[in-house]
Amino acid sequence: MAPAVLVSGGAGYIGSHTCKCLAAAGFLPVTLDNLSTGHRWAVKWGPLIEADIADRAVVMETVDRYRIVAALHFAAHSLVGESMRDPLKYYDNNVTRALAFAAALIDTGIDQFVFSSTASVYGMPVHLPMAEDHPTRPINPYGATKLAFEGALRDLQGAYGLRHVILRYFNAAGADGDGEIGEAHEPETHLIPNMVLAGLGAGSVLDIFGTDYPTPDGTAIRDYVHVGDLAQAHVAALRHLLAGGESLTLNVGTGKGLSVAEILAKGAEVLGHAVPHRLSARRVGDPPSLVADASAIHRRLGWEPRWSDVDTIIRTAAAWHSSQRGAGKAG
Ligand SMILES: NC(=O)c1ccc[n+]([C@@H]2O[C@H](COP(=O)([O-])OP(=O)(O)OC[C@H]3O[C@@H](n4cnc5c(N)ncnc54)[C@H](O)[C@@H]3O)[C@@H](O)[C@H]2O)c1
Ligand SMILES: O=c1ccn([C@@H]2O[C@H](COP(=O)(O)OP(=O)(O)O[C@H]3O[C@H](CO)[C@H](O)[C@H](O)[C@H]3O)[C@@H](O)[C@H]2O)c(=O)[nH]1
Repeated sequence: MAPAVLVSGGAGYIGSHTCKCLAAAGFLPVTLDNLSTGHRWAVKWGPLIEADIADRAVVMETVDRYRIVAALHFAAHSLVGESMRDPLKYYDNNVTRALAFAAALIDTGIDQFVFSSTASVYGMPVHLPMAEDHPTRPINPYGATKLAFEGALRDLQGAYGLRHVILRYFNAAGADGDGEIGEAHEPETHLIPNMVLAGLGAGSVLDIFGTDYPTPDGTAIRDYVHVGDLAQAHVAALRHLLAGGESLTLNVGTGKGLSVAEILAKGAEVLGHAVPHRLSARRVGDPPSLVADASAIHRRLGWEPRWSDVDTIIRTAAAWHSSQRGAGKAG
């Protein structure tokens, strides 16, 4: 029987791609999701338990029913701008509820846990690229809540032996290469899907948030990693824990930064025509540049990005959004 793993947030963008990858690797992904931003249609590779992560009885019963061996925790709120406007929503879900989830798991005897953290824990770059020992001084509540939970995990390991891998993703983008799932946030706030939607005529004109950053072309720089590569990083992290490996904190990125203007130019190339856009003010809470030093994940887990070149990212995102036009899912 395939070993079962509990995937909180498995109906979301990164969680659903990881479920596909987990199933291909011989695991049964059991999704726990309240569908606040996720989708029932995205849960295709295992059962969906529709509940909140803070529902202790459901967590305990699910672990027992499926003989769960480890948990992957994606469920969170994750928009920088929204976190500036409504920090309580972020502390409640990303810290309070996440702790209730971890407490229930610990009580069932689960001692292996993979956590979706973020490059937002670093804050303003002191130097680039950023390795895991870069100072962590988040400049928005989203990053602060993720850093708080990272700290809690280290304490939970010390007291209750909860071994964990903290994956600090840089910018997830792209879609499943087979077109089975993709990014479908409502509203969509991320650059690549917004650019693709604007290019397909299915969204509004793309806003370029900030043209006065201290970067070569004045627009903000990010490290975009394909969601399929991120999914593979989770399988590698899970295998590391199941083999008895120690707790780790690892960046997941490519080490290559691209500016918003560069993404826009690539988008025009891949789509075959210019993308309608307008220059806008900076978005509150956005740092100028985030680029990973991803050497540790290569060293510790043997992980290498395979699909994270910008062409593949934009091409798979565009294929997904084109397929959804009129299908009533994304767009
Ligand atoms: N998208 C990125 O670029 C990015 C970058 C770094 C880190 N992350 C982190 O990765 C994780 C997944 O991000 P995503 O882009 O797939 O987001 P998403 O919104 O698509 O997925 C989150 C999922 O969690 C579920 N959820 C949220 N709160 C819940 C709760 N209390 N109980 C049960 N289910 C709940 C939602 O319904 C959704 O299905 C998040 O933890 C996010 O902070 C994302
Ligand atoms: O329509 C848009 C959307 C975004 N941007 C710009 O593009 C860059 C990337 O923005 P995204 O919204 O795509 O991603 P963020 O960098 O804000 O955040 C993402 O990556 C972070 C880690 O780097 C976090 O973890 C977070 O969860 C995740 O949403 C930013 O400079 C943003 O200002 C635009 O110019 N126009």
